[in-house]
Amino acid sequence: MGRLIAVEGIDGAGKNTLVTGLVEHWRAQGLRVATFAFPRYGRTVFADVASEALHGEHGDLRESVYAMALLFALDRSATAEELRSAIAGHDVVVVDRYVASNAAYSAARLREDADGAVVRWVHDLEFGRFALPVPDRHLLLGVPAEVAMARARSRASSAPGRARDHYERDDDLQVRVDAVYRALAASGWMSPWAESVDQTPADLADVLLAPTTASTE
Ligand SMILES: Nc1ncnc2c1ncn2[C@@H]1O[C@H](COP(=O)(O)OP(=O)(O)OP(=O)(O)O)[C@@H](O)[C@H]1O
Ligand SMILES: Cc1cn([C@H]2C[C@H](O)[C@@H](COP(=O)(O)O)O2)c(=O)[nH]c1=O
Repeated sequence: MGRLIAVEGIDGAGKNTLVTGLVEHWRAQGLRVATFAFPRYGRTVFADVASEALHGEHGDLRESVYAMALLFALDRSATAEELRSAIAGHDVVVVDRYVASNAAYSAARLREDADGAVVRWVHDLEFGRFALPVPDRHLLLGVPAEVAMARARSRASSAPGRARDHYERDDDLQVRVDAVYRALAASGWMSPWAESVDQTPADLADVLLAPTTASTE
């Protein structure tokens, strides 16, 4: 049974870059590693509709915090069997964004705290009703919000087709999401959280696989 590790952080924080490095590092050590990135664009209709809404389609869909969160949750629910089977067949499964993304963005959009109603709703929906696997560890990429936002802006200007979406263009939202993430990490939401600002994959690889005493809330 492998370990499930969720990498979290605001837009442009460097999650994808770090996950790529971690996977390379662990594979070089001979570990069996699987990786998933949520939303699963091009793989589930829920992810694609959410992306389209964040780029201006589907009327006022994106205005509803709960509707957007439900799409992201359904994207994961549609992937649950694949995820469970990956955990059973690998030493490590790394997810680039997971349920905590829904908790952090939804709470920030509603200006709620990490212990507010929408975080409880996300928890009950995704870990309760949808029975998604609970991560053994979370890693928060805690680079300063201004740094992450500058990276997202620069990526958008250099990569055609990677225009910033509605959330990425909202600097105030990004700062609030960052604050909710830090509160989720401080409370050990669902499992122990590690925080990284500028550690390399090699620095983090052992920390993330160290034994933990998981909590459930
Ligand atoms: N440590 C770093 N130093 C400088 N630039 C970085 C670093 N890590 C990532 N970047 C750059 O910042 C941009 C965002 O990185 P990345 O795509 O990994 O972030 P992300 O957190 O996965 O973003 P998103 O959630 O918005 O998809 C990319 O252009 C990437 O090359
Ligand atoms: C998985 C997930 C994502 N979000 C938000 C976070 C981002 O701003 C967008 C799109 O994700 P990407 O990493 O930039 O491609 O959606 C969310 O609110 N809830 C989620 O579960």
